[in-house]
Amino acid sequence: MKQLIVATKNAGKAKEFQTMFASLGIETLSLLDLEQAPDVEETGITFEENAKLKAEAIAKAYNVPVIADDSGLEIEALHGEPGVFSARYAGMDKSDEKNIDKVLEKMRGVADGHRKARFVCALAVARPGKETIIVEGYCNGHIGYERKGNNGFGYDPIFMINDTTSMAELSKDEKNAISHRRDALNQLERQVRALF
Ligand SMILES: O=c1nc[nH]c2c1ncn2[C@H]1C[C@H](O)[C@@H](COP(=O)(O)OP(=O)(O)OP(=O)(O)O)O1
Ligand SMILES: [Mg+2]
Repeated sequence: MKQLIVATKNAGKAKEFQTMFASLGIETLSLLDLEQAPDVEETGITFEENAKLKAEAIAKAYNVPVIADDSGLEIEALHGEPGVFSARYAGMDKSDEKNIDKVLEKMRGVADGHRKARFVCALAVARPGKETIIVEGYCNGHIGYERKGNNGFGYDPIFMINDTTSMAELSKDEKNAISHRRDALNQLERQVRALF
């Protein structure tokens, strides 16, 4: 069985990777499946730096190839916020609910047409003794005025992919077909296959 460790403690991400990699015939394990996986501090100032930090730390700890995802939301009217701080936007306790409340509050009064946003996903593949590969993927949309939909995770309920539909209203397969994570993974497919 082909197996790959995904260096994430986010259950939403882990599930999406599990599904996307299954179609490549690869089984994924996340850090939620591994006992005592180290916490890696995200000290980088870009998504790419943080993805690299996470992938390399876990590849070193287990001495196997590892893929890591650092992702987030960039809002044009907020000059790219929350950006690399997406997970800790409303504080270090990491609450999707509080993060969404903070975005909605900051976007209050911002008019239609000025609410453009994108999801960004940096993926890093670290291999013991080799150079780390890094790519970045995107998904464009805009910020809604209230929550919509119950699927997905993170900022999905306020991320509108068109005028009527939020990311959280898509099925798993629909999201995985258009997401920033898909865009990034598409760029890596050849290198990921070459791992096995
Ligand atoms: O598809 C997505 N749909 C909605 N929200 C999303 C998505 N992708 C990332 N996001 C948000 C969630 C979190 O607020 C931040 C990621 O932060 P990020 O540090 O990469 O992940 P994390 O700390 O949750 O888990 P980990 O570092 O263990 O992979 O961006
Ligand atoms: Mg994180």
